[in-house]
Amino acid sequence: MIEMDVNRQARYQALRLQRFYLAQLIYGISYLIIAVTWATGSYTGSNAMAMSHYLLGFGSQAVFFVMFKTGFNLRFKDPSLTSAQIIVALLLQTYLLAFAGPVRSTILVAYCLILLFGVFQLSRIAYLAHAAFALVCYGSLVVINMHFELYPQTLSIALLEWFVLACFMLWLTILGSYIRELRERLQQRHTTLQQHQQSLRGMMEQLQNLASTDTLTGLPNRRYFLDEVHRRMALLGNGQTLGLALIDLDHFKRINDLYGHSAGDDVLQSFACIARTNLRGDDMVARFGGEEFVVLLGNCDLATLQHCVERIRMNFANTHHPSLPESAHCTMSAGLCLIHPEDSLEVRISQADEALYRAKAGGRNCSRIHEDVYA
Ligand SMILES: Nc1nc2c(ncn2[C@@H]2O[C@H](COP(=O)(O)OP(=O)(O)OP(=O)(O)O)[C@@H](O)[C@H]2O)c(=O)[nH]1
Repeated sequence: MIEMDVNRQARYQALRLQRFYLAQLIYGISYLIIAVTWATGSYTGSNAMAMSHYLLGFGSQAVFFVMFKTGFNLRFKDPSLTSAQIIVALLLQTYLLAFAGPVRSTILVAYCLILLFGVFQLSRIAYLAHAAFALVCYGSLVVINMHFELYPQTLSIALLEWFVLACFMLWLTILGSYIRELRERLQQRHTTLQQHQQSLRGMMEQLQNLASTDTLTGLPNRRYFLDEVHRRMALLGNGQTLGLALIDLDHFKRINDLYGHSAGDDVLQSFACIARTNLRGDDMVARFGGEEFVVLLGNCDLATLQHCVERIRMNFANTHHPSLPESAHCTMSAGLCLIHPEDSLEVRISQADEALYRAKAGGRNCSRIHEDVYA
């Protein structure tokens, strides 16, 4: 959870830096404009003033850069520092306009470019406040110019420019609201989609569980068991073997006939429980079908397999089943064999079945080993 938060934070921080670099493009353009206006003699300030634009630009942006790089920006309510970046840019833009000479009206559009950066981050009210601040900046510049007669411009032209700028700002505000609404809607859809995905994942898990589990005993079913054996066979090293035991409850039909189907179900559940508790964590017991079960032991020899199956057999034979009378005893028979990495599983299962048949024929309540070259 904490790691996820750290990752998300790093991603957001990278995005903030990207947006900062994008803003530097506008600064680059303005540096170029200053150089061109200065070189063509349109710049109305002194050389020192022309230099001061660069110093202020680089200085202010260096501060923002260090804040992002050191994570100092995270201490603020809005870590993207959008408002601060826009205000600094608006002030620098106004300062540039003061000396831009005849190209001033063309550079006015930069106010709108600067405000564009707030479209995603600022609320509608904050956005309006920043647009108003831009208009106040430019209005103040016009008033100062008029008062000190620094720039040859009639009041009507100045007011017209201010009005056009205000119209653009208004349009930007409307566009900003629209984009923000779209973004919020998209975010909402994204959240809903994630919730759907999560519940789908949960349902898939449930379905997979249902498809691989026997509902009566809660044990893995035949299909899951076969998949699992194949998977484990593929992982077997040279000379390693898996232990396989095919188990069948003795005279189970009789239990059903004598005590009812539900008593038979209880016995099946009871066997499942006994088998499970007598196996180690990575061993496996599955319901193979009907009253037939199968046990799989990871990397074991015949002695271990036999020992384990005998333990289950004895426990089962000594268990009293509450749904059966005191005198009734249930037993099981088992056929055992080993599985080698290169074996055919079908062949091994039929060999275990053959051994099971011998156990039944030999009087039941016992286990027999399939004897072949391996075993
Ligand atoms: N109660 C219950 N009985 C089941 C279930 N699945 C299979 N059976 C019964 O298990 C019995 C199996 O009988 P048989 O195949 O004749 O074998 P058996 O009576 O155990 O005799 P042996 O295997 O020769 O010892 C049948 O009567 C099936 O109806 C189940 O889920 N619940």
